[in-house]
Amino acid sequence: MAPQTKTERSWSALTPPLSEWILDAISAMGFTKPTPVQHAAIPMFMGNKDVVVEAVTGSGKTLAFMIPMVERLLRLDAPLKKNHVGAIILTPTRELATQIHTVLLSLLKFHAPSAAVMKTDDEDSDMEDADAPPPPAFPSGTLKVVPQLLLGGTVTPAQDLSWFLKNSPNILIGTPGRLLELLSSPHVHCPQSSFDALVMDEADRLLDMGFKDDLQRILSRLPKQRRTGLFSASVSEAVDQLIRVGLRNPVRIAVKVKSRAAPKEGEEGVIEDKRTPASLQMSYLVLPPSHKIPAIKKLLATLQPQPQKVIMYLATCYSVDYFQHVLPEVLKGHAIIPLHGKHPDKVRRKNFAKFVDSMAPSILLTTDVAARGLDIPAVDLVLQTDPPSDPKTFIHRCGRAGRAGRRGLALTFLNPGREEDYIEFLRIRQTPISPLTTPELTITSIDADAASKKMRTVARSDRAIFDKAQRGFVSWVRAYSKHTASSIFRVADLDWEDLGHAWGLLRLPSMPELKKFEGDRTLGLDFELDALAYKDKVREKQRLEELAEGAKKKRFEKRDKEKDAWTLKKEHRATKEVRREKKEKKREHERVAKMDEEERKKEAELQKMIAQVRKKVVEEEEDAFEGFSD
Ligand SMILES: Nc1ncnc2c1ncn2[C@@H]1O[C@H](COP(=O)(O)OP(=O)(O)OP(=O)(O)O)[C@@H](O)[C@H]1O
Repeated sequence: MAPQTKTERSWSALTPPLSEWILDAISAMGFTKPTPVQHAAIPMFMGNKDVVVEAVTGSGKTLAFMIPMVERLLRLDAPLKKNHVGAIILTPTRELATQIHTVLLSLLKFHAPSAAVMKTDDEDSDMEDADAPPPPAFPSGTLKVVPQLLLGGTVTPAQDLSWFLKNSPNILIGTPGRLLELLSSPHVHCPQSSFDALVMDEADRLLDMGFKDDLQRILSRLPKQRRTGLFSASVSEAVDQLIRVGLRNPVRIAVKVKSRAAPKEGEEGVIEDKRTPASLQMSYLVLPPSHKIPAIKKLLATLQPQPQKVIMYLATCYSVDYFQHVLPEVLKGHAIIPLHGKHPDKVRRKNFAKFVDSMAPSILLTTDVAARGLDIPAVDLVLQTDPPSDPKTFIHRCGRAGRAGRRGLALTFLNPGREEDYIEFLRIRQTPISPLTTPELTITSIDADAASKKMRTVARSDRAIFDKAQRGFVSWVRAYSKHTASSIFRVADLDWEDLGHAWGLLRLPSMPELKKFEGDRTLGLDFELDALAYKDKVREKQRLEELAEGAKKKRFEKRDKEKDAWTLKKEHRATKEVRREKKEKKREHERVAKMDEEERKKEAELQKMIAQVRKKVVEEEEDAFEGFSD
């Protein structure tokens, strides 16, 4: 596509022209002109084109697919048949699906027939509005858009189906698992005559292995002749996978940012493509692990204006579970709000809403579950204590700040040494980051010790936090070992003792990765683990019982061991005795046998002698007889 200049962009100049009510809606939202991605993608997706759209985070991709989808459904000759679906929007997370659903509802408020359906649905679920005037009636056959949000964890699949059958929605928005459940019902129809478009938001994430099976099953339930739109800030990473989604000759739309690279000495900086928004400052700090949290503390205190909404990314859910307890001690002044994928759905929704609605300075302490798509305009700072395992995620994490032209800072921490190669690694991926120079942060070992001490004090106050620290640390090491850029992030290079201090650990956990570690596992602390109690009384009682039980068991084991030794000795003696007896018996037997032999010989000799004597006597007798007969 020919590059467009800013002055050429206007909503009314888009072709085909947008409906009046859409123009009213976007004007009411305060969007005076389309963003470059909207300008390029809306006409294409309104036509019969499949599109693959890559544009930086916060550049307005949601409306770029939503406006064409809605426009097309409202331009049909007649409404879809009951229980027929016209369009599907797939997203990788519940939060993102919810956000897209909210954007769609706010758009549809301007479309009277669709708004009337939404109103009726509201009244069904909230009887307090019984006095409100009834929504205007529209003649049957009026085209309208009825969306349904499908998320795991909120309502049951049966409830989803029941809502579907009652309201016959024509746009479904959801995460793959729950969407598949609904599509698997024989009552839900997506025939070629009805189904128009599939949009995959954060498409490269949806094409990851984790979603592969569900995605394949969803696609098998959709007609092959359809329009498909893939949207993401990093969709080009998944280009090899596009064939799997059955795109037909897609139009590729890439909206990049031109920026002047940092000039080398004596040179003028060259203009280069960037995959991150111009309004987002992408910076890094190289610090040893134990200096990172003190640096965050100083940064939050020094940055002007003070950051109000901060997102801090950690590698694992268990790390969040731990740091949510210790960070409030160190980063006073900001409320810490945890959010991760292992939270029950209720907690996940409550905490997310708490962060979005918070009027006080707050930090969303989270994992990559909140890396993509979330549009919280007030986020002005993103912190990454470590880069993400998957480099694709890097720009998405950073892109939670500096959205839609607002200023934002994304700061990434790197360990000294090999991790510094990550800077060049990112530059090659058109994601340049530069050292943070303002504000200038000087961190000393005194700051690091103070932070460790504060975290340890919290861990010493409750054994549950000690447990979380150990589990969190182990999970972090596992995540570190799984970095895609494995030549940069090597477990073998980690400074274990410094990491122990950085985490405020009371000791280094036993783990295979530490097998060859010859340093100080106690981290120089005088700490008696058995004396560390749970704050929770029931749990502590149980622990003490188990401890006593354990001691008893140990005693028994010792006694059994001693007993065993004695029994063994006895058995040994008995065996010896048996053997000795056997030997004696054998000897006796041989002796008797020998005796018998001698007896037999003697007997035989005797018999022989008797026979000889007898013969002699007979001979003598004969002689006598002869003499007598004469
Ligand atoms: N034409 C416009 N003019 C000004 N702001 C707009 C316009 N279109 C959308 N926005 C706003 O820009 C912000 C970012 O939009 P959106 O969430 O769609 O970005 P995105 O490109 O999908 O980002 P990500 O890649 O992070 O998902 C939103 O707050 C939205 O209201």
